[in-house]
Amino acid sequence: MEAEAAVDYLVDERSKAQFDIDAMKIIWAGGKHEFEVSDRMARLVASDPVFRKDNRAILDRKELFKNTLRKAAHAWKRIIELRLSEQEASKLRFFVDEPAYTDLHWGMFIPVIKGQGTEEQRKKWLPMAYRMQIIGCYAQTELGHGSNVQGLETTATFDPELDEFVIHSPTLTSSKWWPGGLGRASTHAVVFARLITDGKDHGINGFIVQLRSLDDHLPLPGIIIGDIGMKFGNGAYNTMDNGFLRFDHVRIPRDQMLMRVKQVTREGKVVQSDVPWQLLYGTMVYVRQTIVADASCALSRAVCIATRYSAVRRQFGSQNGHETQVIDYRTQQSRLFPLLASAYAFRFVGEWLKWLYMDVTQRLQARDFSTLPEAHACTAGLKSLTTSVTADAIEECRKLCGGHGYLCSSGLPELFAVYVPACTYEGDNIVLLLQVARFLMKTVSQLGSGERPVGTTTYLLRLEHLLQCPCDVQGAEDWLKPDVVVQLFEARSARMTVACAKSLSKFSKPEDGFMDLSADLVSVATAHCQLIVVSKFVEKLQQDIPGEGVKQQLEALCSIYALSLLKKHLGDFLSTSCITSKQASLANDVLRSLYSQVRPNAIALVDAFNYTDHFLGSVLGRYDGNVYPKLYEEALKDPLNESVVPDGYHEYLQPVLKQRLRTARL
Ligand SMILES: CCCCCCCCCCCCCCCCCCCC(=O)SCCNC(=O)CCNC(=O)[C@H](O)C(C)(C)COP(=O)(O)OP(=O)(O)OC[C@H]1O[C@@H](n2cnc3c(N)ncnc32)[C@H](O)[C@@H]1OP(=O)(O)O
Ligand SMILES: Cc1cc2nc3c(=O)[nH]c(=O)nc-3n(C[C@H](O)[C@H](O)[C@H](O)COP(=O)(O)OP(=O)(O)OC[C@H]3O[C@@H](n4cnc5c(N)ncnc54)[C@H](O)[C@@H]3O)c2cc1C
Repeated sequence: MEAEAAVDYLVDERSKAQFDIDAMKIIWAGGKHEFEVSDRMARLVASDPVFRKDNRAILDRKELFKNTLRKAAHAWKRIIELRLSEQEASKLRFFVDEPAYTDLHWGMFIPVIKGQGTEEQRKKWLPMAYRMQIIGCYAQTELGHGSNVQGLETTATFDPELDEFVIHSPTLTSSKWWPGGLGRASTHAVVFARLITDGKDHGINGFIVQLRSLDDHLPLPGIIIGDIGMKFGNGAYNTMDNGFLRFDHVRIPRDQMLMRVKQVTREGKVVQSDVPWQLLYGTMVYVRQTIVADASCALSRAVCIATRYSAVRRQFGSQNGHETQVIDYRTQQSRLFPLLASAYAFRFVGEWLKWLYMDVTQRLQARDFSTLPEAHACTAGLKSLTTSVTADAIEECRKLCGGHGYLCSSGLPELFAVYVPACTYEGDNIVLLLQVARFLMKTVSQLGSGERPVGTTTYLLRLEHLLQCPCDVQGAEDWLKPDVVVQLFEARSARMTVACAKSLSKFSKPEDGFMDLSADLVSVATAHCQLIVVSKFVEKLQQDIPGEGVKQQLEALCSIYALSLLKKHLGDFLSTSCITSKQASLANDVLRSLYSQVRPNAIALVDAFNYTDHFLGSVLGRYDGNVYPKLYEEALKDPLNESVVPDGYHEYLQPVLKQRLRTARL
């Protein structure tokens, strides 16, 4: 009975949608072709028993890791058998939904050789890597230094006699520590080390180093290597073999130094090429961009679970003879719908960032380096903003699902555990925001010198206007005007930037100012990044959006995204006099009415993500809403329920119970 009622809730919900859901699916996927590929790969993975993942939380580490190796090998086999394109293979990996050494091989090892190798090096190493005849990882971080890349201690000392580099770990803290895929799987690594020639330190560079034998996988002489141990959560990121690595005077040929940025000649002379040295950090820029694109996936997944469950779950009150669906509580809406809006916002900003990255890559090939600083600031800032919001949002979605959200079968604990390191890897989020702040301070300080801000900082050209313009909101409906909202976010960011720049100028040493004001600088960078997300959402809506009602839904979500940020950061907007308290109160009224507008469409808006039940991995987020019987089913699968009387009863429970009996008789 209850099961049928639960199914009915979602059927009814779906019938209320006021837009063309198929058209929305295509917008979400990024095009018809992308939708078709994604849909096909999702089904392929869901129907293949090797890719089952419901047992991850109960496997021990060794079984878990072996299972990941099995899945990765099976994925590779299917990719070859089905002759999948790069796009299809990458979607397949996405739906397999299990961090593995292959992520680092394809996501960092290959890109670092592509980006920092010479033509000759690319020709030598990439074909082997593409065929997976070698498996590589990205070994940068050490026990003692992660954020401070210039502080790395591993040395690569040139030996001109033998035309080789000697790779060495001089201290405990110079051990490589964290690289994914290093612990067990990789045969090779790109190792970042200090380049030393003729006793002189030339800073950091990448070197291709073989770690394990290609015959028996044993570590090569001088290589001490292993896994760094269990990480947060069961299952989760423990499918990945993050590793440690020490070198004891390991020799590699000179041509295994990646030489696009710096070269070492046969005589040991260091030659700096004419590309900016920051290209050494280029692989991180690439991966940060992919992490932004991925944030909307993790966020939408959590939101899909919480939204469907909120429509199924009833608690208190009365609606047509039933208790109230928890999604109808205003508090639930005010927590859930901004997250739904953020998922769409991050999707569009991720698309735009992909374009920006492609643009900067093409320019670099044509030796135009002018947009590199902006690309660095955008990838760093948006990586930070989107991962922090997503990690917090997954936890909020867990709470939105009440007690059942805490069960592993809700899918949310594992999603949180697997996602949360994204706030740290590929650059700690605070460290990255400080990079954005540095870029903004530099941009503002150069305004007077004729240097024109580009791309996302163009608004700073209108600084004079933004510093004093009043907010154009007279009535509530004005809050729905995109140009009013964008200008408001520009004004807030410009005013905070200038205030910080003024405070900085009071310090005789800029580094002291940066230290003292770092918390404010982080707020400035956040305001700037939020402006980027709002404006990219608005720009998306200026494009042709086909499908009945689709544009209206997206407009509502865009307004929810912007106005919920305004509400959250009201202190910023009021203290910079960007808005009045009356305008703030009108914004709050508008938000409430936008929630009412989204409410009947909520289920369809999450259906548009087109996630299979296999991918969601959540009893609470099931497409059919059949939550309660399935919760029982999952509970009964737990190994604790395998026997009626638990293991340990005779040793530990029975004696206690008996003893209590005797005590009671006394
Ligand atoms: C089966 C088959 C399947 C096939 C499909 C598979 C698909 C796979 C896809 C998977 C995707 C990948 C998933 C990966 C998972 C993630 C794993 C995580 C990996 C890592 O964590 S790797 C290690 C990352 N480490 C960091 O991020 C370190 C952070 N620190 C830094 O970046 C720097 O040290 C920092 C903080 C920038 C400071 O550096 P420093 O040199 O001290 O620089 P300054 O602050 O002094 O700045 C100098 C100058 O340079 C500019 N700058 C800094 N960084 C960059 C940059 N990246 N690009 C361009 N410019 C940069 C900076 O702005 C300054 O400029 P000025 O003009 O002001 O001088
Ligand atoms: C799951 C996972 C996978 C990883 N995979 C890889 C990999 O494949 N390859 C690889 O090379 N590395 C990898 N890493 C390492 C990762 O890149 C680093 O951990 C990350 O860059 C953060 O550096 P850290 O650990 O040195 O943090 P720290 O810099 O020590 O951070 C500690 C604290 O100090 C603060 N802090 C640091 N510097 C500043 C500053 N200047 N101003 C203000 N606050 C500051 C930070 O905000 C943070 O709160 C991985 C890490 C994880 C967790």
